[in-house]
Amino acid sequence: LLPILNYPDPRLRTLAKPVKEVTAEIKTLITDMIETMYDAQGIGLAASQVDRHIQLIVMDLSEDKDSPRVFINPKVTPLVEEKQPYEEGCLSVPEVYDSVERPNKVRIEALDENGEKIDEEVEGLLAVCIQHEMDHLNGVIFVDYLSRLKQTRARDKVRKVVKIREKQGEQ
Ligand SMILES: O=C(O)C[C@@H](Cc1ccccc1)[C@H](O)SCc1ccccc1
Ligand SMILES: [Zn+2]
Repeated sequence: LLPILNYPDPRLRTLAKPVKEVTAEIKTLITDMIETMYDAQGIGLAASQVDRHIQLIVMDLSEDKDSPRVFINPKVTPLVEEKQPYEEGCLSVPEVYDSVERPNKVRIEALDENGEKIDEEVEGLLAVCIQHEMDHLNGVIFVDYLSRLKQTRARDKVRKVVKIREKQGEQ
């Protein structure tokens, strides 16, 4: 399992670089990220969150958690002007949930783990999730869209949750 960086860790603000070649090392990272995402009960994970600053996202929105998707060097283009709210969470901001508005339909252009082209129009949770993950690759965290007060509360909450998890880990 890979350690997930917690907000407000400044490393989460690093801009991810494009992947030049899908090496064996990157394939291992993809496997490790998918395992880490499932363990953390996430439906998406960006490489930035595990302190690897390359343009790589893994996602799995399936019921049985058995169909992971890999997006390398992704480019997301909104297909509608209208934005819709969604109650977002983030594995780097544990136990904090709040409403974020995003375009509900986007185009995803990327490469998959075999270097094959992906070019899809998606909507709903998949569109929300890919935009949330793209933000991570650009050093943006969903709490950035909230009020300063909510950002302060989020920082306090993460500090508390991490302390409890560290205590549990020690027992
Ligand atoms: O990038 C992450 O931290 C994983 C995110 C992905 C996500 C955020 C907002 C909306 C959808 C997906 C989540 O922690 S995964 C946990 C989760 C699961 C279902 C719905 C919302 C959040
Ligand atoms: Zn996140």
